[in-house]
Amino acid sequence: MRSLSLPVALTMGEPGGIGPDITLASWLRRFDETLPAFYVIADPGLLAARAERLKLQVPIRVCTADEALSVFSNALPVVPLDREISDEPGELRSANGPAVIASIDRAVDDIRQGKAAAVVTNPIHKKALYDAGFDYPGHTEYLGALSARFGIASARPVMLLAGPDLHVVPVTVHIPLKDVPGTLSRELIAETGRIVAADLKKRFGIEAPRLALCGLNPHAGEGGTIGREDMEIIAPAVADLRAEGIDASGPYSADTLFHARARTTYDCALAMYHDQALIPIKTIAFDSAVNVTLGLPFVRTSPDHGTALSLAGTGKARPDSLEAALRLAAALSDPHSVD
Ligand SMILES: NC(=O)c1ccc[n+]([C@@H]2O[C@H](COP(=O)([O-])OP(=O)(O)OC[C@H]3O[C@@H](n4cnc5c(N)ncnc54)[C@H](O)[C@@H]3O)[C@@H](O)[C@H]2O)c1
Ligand SMILES: N[C@H](C(=O)O)[C@H](O)COP(=O)(O)O
Repeated sequence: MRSLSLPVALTMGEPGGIGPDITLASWLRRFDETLPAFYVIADPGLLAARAERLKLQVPIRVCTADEALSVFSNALPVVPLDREISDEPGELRSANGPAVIASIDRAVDDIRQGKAAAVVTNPIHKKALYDAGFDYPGHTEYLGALSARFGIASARPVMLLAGPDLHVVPVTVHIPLKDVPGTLSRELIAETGRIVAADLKKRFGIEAPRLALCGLNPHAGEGGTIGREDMEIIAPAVADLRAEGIDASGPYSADTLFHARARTTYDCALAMYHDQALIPIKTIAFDSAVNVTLGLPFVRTSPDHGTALSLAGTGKARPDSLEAALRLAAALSDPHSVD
């Protein structure tokens, strides 16, 4: 992956979470040639304090994004935020909210300015950001809004969870379960399918992506006797996608779409709500799955986990998913290397 001519920009994430921990651990694995060089946009003091608490020998080097490649092999490149962080591992401090957001903004601007190959985001704590006035459901929607800086305001971001044996997309995401039926529409499902098909082809090199759509109701509605959304919303969306030449099928009973043999029949499953997608992927690939935002004018990945506050500063947080996110960001930025 060292073939990348630019470093990956890694955001700070929630300072009280495990983002600093897994960032330090990933840098310590820097001689693994499959990992791209990266820099983290954060408060240098936060990283230094976490390294000391974890007793990790990680030299911290404050530098610019342009210097990151030359620094990476000897020290963790940190592009400093112009805001101090006060942190205690495991503690949420809403005063840190603006700095968490500023790190994301800076990473996107570095992409826009051609200083970074891709953005990888450390986990944020959504409620902490909501309490600090962040009015987006999460990174995915916020990055879509930031895409306007690229002059592509129409970017409609889609959340893909990519694991070694499963790609899955939740059509609806961070909304209460009770609101899912009313949010689902033929148009939303078809639009999501179009974006997924286009990016699986463009970014993942899958020439004719096969999309399998989950039903919403048990047994995909049992012919309309256990709910009507499957027949009246999802099936028409499948028909629309097929009419446009996209290899979509379903709606299928979701409870038999994720076992090993079923997973060989499609390239990406479209689930109707968050946990219908994330339970299977995090069950079979928690340490290797990656959150990829499709539909953006740049590459963004993230570990598939959150802030794991109880693990921050304990040495128990695993960096595997962050490292998988770094590798995939590099691979998607260098399309010739996507396997
Ligand atoms: N991409 C993101 O920024 C992202 C992703 C998921 C959750 N979150 C946020 O994180 C916060 C906590 O969410 P949650 O508790 O649902 O999920 P979580 O992933 O933080 O924790 C779930 C469980 O997995 C464990 N875990 C998580 N990451 C681990 C790692 N790297 N190594 C070892 N164990 C790990 C945790 O200890 C916990 O037991 C919420 O605010 C949520 O919104 C953010
Ligand atoms: N739903 C994702 C997960 O559970 O991993 C995560 O919250 C993604 O949210 P972002 O839009 O902040 O990446």
